[in-house]
Amino acid sequence: MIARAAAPAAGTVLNALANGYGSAFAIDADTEATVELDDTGTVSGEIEGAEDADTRLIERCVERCLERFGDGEGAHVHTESEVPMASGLKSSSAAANATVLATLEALGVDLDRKAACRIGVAAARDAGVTVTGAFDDASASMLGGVTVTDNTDDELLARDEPDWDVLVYTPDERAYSADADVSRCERIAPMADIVYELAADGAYESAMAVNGFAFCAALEFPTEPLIEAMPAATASLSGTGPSYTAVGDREALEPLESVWSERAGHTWLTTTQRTGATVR
Ligand SMILES: Nc1ncnc2c1ncn2[C@@H]1O[C@H](COP(=O)(O)OP(=O)(O)OP(=O)(O)O)[C@@H](O)[C@H]1O
Ligand SMILES: O=C(O)C1=C[C@@H](O)[C@@H](O)[C@H](O)C1
Repeated sequence: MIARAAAPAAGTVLNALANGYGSAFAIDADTEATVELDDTGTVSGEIEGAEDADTRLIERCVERCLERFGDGEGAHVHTESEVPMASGLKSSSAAANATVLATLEALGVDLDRKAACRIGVAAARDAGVTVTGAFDDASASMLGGVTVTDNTDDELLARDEPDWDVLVYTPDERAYSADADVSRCERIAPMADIVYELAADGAYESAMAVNGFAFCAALEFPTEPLIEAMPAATASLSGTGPSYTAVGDREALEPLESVWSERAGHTWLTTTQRTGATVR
C-alpha cells in the first residue's frame, strides 16, 4: 500500500524557546511525504535532494504509527520539500505531519488531525530535533492558519485564519533548532510574556514585531531586515532563524521584496495557508 500527504511550512509569531508558549502561521509552501508499506518489518527513509540528511524524524513518525496501528509491517518513506531544512520555516514539522498522515492513510486508519499532529511531535522529541516539541509549528502546519499553543503540555490555546500576504527571506546559511542557545532565549522570557499576551489577544502582527526584535537579539541575528520592513509591514525572525517573514498588504510587501532581494539568499512572496495538511 502506498499513500501520499502534504503539509505546509510555517512562520513564527512567538518562539516558544523562552517561556514555553508558541505561536506560528502556516504558509503556502508544502513538504510532501510518500509512504510505501512493505513486509520487511523495518523502516527506511530518504529526503529528496539531501542524501546525507538525517532521516530519523520521518522514520520515527512511521514507526510510531506502525507501533500503534500496524501489524508487523515495514515501510519506506520519501519526502520532498519546497522549503529548505534548517531554515526556520518549520520543514521538520511539515515533514512529520505529512509522514504521519501518509502512514495513517496507507494503514487505512482515520485519526483526527490534532491526534495525528501529536504523533509527529512525539517523534520529533524521540529524534531530538526540537527543544520544546514545537507543537506551535506542528499545529499550524497540520491545521492551517495561525495557532497559539502551550508547548509544555502540547495544548492548543487558540486558532485563527488570517488572510495575509507573506514575504519570506531565507539567507543561505542554515540553523538547526536543536543547536539554538536556549539559555539566552530563556533570559528574555519577560519579553516573550508580552508577545504571548499580544498573540492571545489576536494582535498577531504586533506580537510578531516584538518577537522579532527580542529573538534576533537573543539568537544573534541581524535586526536590519525588521527595520527595513517597518512601518509599512511587520516582520519577525522565523523560528530559530535564519529566515525572516513579513506580513502586511501586498502594496507594502512588494517594495520590501525589492529591498530584501538585494540580500544574499532567496526572497519570495506567498500567502498564509488556511487549510493545513492533506492526504493526496
Ligand atoms: N523535508 C524534510 N524531510 C525529512 N526530514 C526533515 C525535513 N526537514 C527537516 N527534517 C528533519 O528535521 C531535522 C531538524 O530540522 P530543523 O531543525 O532544521 O527544522 P526546521 O523545521 O527546518 O527548522 P525550524 O524549526 O527552525 O523551522 C532535520 O535534521 C531532519 O532530520
Ligand atoms: O524546537 C522547538 O521547540 C522550537 C523551534 C522553533 O521553530 C520555535 O519557533 C518554536 O516555537 C519551538
